[in-house]
Amino acid sequence: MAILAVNAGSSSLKFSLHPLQGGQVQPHVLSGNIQGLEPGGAPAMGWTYLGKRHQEALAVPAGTAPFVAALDSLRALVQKLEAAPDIEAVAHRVVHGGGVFTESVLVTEEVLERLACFNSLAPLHQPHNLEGIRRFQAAFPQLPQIACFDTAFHATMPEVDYAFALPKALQEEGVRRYGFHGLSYQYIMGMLLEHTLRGRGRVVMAHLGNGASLCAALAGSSVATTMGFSALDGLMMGTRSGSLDAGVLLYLMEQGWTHAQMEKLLYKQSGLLGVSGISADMRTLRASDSPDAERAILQFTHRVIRESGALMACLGGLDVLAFSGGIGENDAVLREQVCNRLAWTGLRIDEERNRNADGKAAYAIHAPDSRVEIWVIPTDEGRVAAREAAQLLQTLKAGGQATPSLAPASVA
Ligand SMILES: Nc1ncnc2c1ncn2[C@@H]1O[C@H](COP(=O)(O)OP(=O)(O)O)[C@@H](O)[C@H]1O
Ligand SMILES: CC(=O)OP(=O)(O)O
Ligand SMILES: [Mg+2]
Repeated sequence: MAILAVNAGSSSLKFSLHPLQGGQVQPHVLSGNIQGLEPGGAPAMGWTYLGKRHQEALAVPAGTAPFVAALDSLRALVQKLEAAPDIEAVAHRVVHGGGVFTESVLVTEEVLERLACFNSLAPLHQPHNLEGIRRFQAAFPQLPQIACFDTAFHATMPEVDYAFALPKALQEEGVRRYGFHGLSYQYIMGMLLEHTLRGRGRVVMAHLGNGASLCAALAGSSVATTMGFSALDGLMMGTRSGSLDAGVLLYLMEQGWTHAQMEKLLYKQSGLLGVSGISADMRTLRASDSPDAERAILQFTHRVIRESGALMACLGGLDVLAFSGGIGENDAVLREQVCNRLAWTGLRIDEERNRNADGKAAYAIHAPDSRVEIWVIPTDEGRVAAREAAQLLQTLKAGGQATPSLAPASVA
């Protein structure tokens, strides 16, 4: 038996198949990615099954959205794999669980309806996440579909960190910080706890991918994070602005910008892409000799340094700094620049180890005399989702409840 983990994002669909042995989730036997699903993109599907790599262009029939074609191709792929273990459940990464879902749940129609209330809070993610669940429900009606939330890891944040300085009524309506990338942080935290005793101390984790955020953890639990009510807050990202003075939005509204224009600006036209005017992709910017590319990278790096300082202040110091996500795992220059600027904390990077980190396994990159440990941890959101699903299946088999009773809907 196995769990299929699906991460249906805005421009890509990631998937992995994890066999179960004695109820325990094993490393994936199939993993892949369908990229280029954004408007104007060139959809292509790549996957590795039992160690063999496959790549093919994705046929998108006329009148079909690329994302829908991608889900159909994935469904066809898992149905035709030779000697694949039977799928027992599908685990879906769902970005927003609001204040309602603080643990993974078995999806029901009621759950889906409630999750759709958060579509406008994460427009790049949530509608795709839910579409993924609906497609898999239709394709495999006999399989449990399990939703695993990016927000859940941050349910331990204290109110002083999750509350905005707004009137109380708004907070009661659900306007508060939730935080995201929780499946990734759960995985990184698990790896740190396995690899170093310091993992139980004051930890800052940096998930730097297309979306980017930082999380401060104490004794393994989230106490602060840079993302907020939506996945727009905090660090600068590939196409998202990150933190922005709310006065800018008031100004734009006064200038007649519509909601749709502002949403497009903040989610799709800002960040590395907006500042450089060249690309949202860090590799492209690194390869460019344009001063605008350099400016965008400088700004991205600066924001990581600035926000790390804020989280360290919340923690009262630092024992471990961990880098993850496509940029955190692969960009040695960024890691070196961030660490050198944080040297005042007593943190010392080992330049050779930093260059040698290949993003394939957890790897320490601090110098022997560093007062803070520095790790590169390749994240695995799919593995965490699969583990969550396996645990929920066991609860179900033991006659437990897998879906919370839902109070009437409010905003969150
Ligand atoms: N070798 C590399 N050097 C610098 N950046 C990299 C490298 N490999 C990947 N990246 C960057 O990682 C980002 C994508 O991160 P990833 O975690 O895969 O994204 P997603 O949020 O879609 O999961 C892109 O900006 C990409 O350029
Ligand atoms: C929440 C979020 O930003 O996710 P991603 O990094 O997958 O875009
Ligand atoms: Mg990601």
